[in-house]
Amino acid sequence: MENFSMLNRPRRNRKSAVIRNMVQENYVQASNLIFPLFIVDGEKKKETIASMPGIYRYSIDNLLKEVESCLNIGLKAFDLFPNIEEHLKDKTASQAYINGGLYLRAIEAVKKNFPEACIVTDVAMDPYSSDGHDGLVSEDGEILNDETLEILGKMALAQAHAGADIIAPSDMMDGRVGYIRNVLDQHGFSNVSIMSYTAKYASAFYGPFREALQSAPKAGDKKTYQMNPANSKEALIEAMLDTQEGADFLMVKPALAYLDIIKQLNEQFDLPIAAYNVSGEYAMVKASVQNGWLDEGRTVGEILMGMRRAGATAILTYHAKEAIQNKWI
Ligand SMILES: NCC(=O)CCC(=O)O
Ligand SMILES: [Mg+2]
Repeated sequence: MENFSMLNRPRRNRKSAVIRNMVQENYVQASNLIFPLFIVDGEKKKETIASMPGIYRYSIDNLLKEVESCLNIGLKAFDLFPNIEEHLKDKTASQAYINGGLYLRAIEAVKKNFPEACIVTDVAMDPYSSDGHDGLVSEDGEILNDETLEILGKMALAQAHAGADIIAPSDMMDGRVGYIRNVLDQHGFSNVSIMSYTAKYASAFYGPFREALQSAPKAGDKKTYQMNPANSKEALIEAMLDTQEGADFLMVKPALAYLDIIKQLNEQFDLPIAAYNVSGEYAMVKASVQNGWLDEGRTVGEILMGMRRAGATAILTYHAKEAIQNKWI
């Protein structure tokens, strides 16, 4: 071995913590994270969700306490989702935009008490729809695109009035980003941002979320509007359209099985990319941790880092609060 010389020894850059830190390329910071929060009507409620240990449905009074405790640890962006009582659901999702609706009251309460909080709001019909679909369902079961846009526009406008900072259409109807942008601009909300669910796949990983909101489709599936997990070219078309229609962020959802999509969109488009680390991804980690099979902190840190490395700027994740609290990032 005496005359053996190896020019390249990558291990030299791993030999001490100082050097490892010096060459570290990516970081996950609290400022990258958006924390989804579930809301339920009533008072003093903090309901557990069986498939999402550590995540709750809050009544507005408790929601405010939760937001405050997040703000105190530097978690400042929230995505709100409502659990609507079954008897209030209808074909046109009217609870989404009528005066005094649960969701609008929640947005107003958070913004009034914590103007510094950044509120992302969800635009899609499913939590309020008696059909459990993101769009309007025709008599023969078709999800109607253009008729839905009008409802989405009303939802977005009501949310902007209530104080939303970022409107996030999650419905996958064609043309909705441009439609919503136009409605917002016409009503003086040109500063309200749009985070488009650009590439939202028809995924099994949304199961626990549908339990949280009790919003599963009553009939059929979402394959005529959400994307086929086998495809990546469609994601590029969606991203091009959303960019042209005025989106401020392009989101990929789910995240873990779609890191290649995050990477492609980040390389080919100049808008910031958001990744949605969805409920099923959260549930997988929690179940393993409960069985003692995975180290939660290291696992969560590595998952979030993978999304950052792939190119996500913002990460919507149910792990957000615990990750900051426990210094997993
Ligand atoms: N529009 C938001 C979602 O569908 C979230 C899905 C999840 O967390 O599984
Ligand atoms: Mg689209």
